[in-house]
Amino acid sequence: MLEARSLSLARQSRQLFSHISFMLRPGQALLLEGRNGAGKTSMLRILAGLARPDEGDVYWQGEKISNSALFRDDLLYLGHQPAVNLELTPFENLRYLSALHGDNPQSIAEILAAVGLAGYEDVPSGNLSAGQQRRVALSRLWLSNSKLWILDEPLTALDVRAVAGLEKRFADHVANGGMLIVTTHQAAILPQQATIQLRLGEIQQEVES
Ligand SMILES: Nc1ncnc2c1ncn2[C@@H]1O[C@H](COP(=O)(O)OP(=O)(O)OP(=O)(O)O)[C@@H](O)[C@H]1O
Repeated sequence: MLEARSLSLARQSRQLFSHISFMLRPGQALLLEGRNGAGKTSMLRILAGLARPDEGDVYWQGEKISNSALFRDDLLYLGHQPAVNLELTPFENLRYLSALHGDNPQSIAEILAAVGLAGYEDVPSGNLSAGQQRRVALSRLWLSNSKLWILDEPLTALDVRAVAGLEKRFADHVANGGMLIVTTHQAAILPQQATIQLRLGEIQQEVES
C-alpha cells in the first residue's frame, strides 16, 4: 500500500498543495488532475521519491519511501519526457531495459508488436516520430513486474490505437493487484471502478513571507 500523509508544497511563493493525504491499495488507480501548473508533476515526483515535500511523508508498505529499499524495486516511474536512448533502435532500447528488469515471459519482438512498433525495430529511435518514441518508452510497462506505476502524462503524442493498447494494459495491471498513479487529461482510459481521483490547485494562496 502507498500512503501519502499530509503532503504540502510551495513553489515560487505559491502554495501548490497543503496537507494532502490518501491511501492507494493494491488493485487501485489514482488519477491526479488539475490545470497546467497546478502541481501534478511536482506531486508525482514526491510520490516517486525524487523530490521532498515541505511537509509530510510518503510511505510504502508502512515504511517511509526514503528508507525503503523495497520501494525502489517496486516502483516504475515514467516522467514527462520519454526516457529513450535516441541513438539506439527500439530493439536495442528494449534489450537494455529488459536486462534491467530481469526475466520477462514476453520476447522483445512481442512487446514491440504489442506497442505497435513492428517494422520499426531496427530504426534509430532518433529517427522515429514523437508518438513512436513515446511507444518505445511505454514498452517498459510490458517489461516490468513493478507493483507501482507512476506515470506523468503517458498519453502525450499517442494516437487512438496506442491509447487503446495502454488502456488495456492499465486494466490488466490493476486487475492483477498492481497500483497506478497517473496524470492525464483523458480520465476515461483508467478502470473506472478501481480509480480514485485527486484534484490539485482548486485553492492556491500566496505564501506569507
Ligand atoms: N524546481 C522548481 N523550481 C521552481 N518552481 C518549480 C519547480 N518545479 C515546478 N515549479 C513550479 O511549480 C508549479 C507547478 O509545476 P508542475 O510542473 O508541478 O505543474 P503541473 O500541474 O504538472 O503542470 P502541467 O499540467 O503544465 O504539466 C509551476 O508554476 C512551476 O513553475
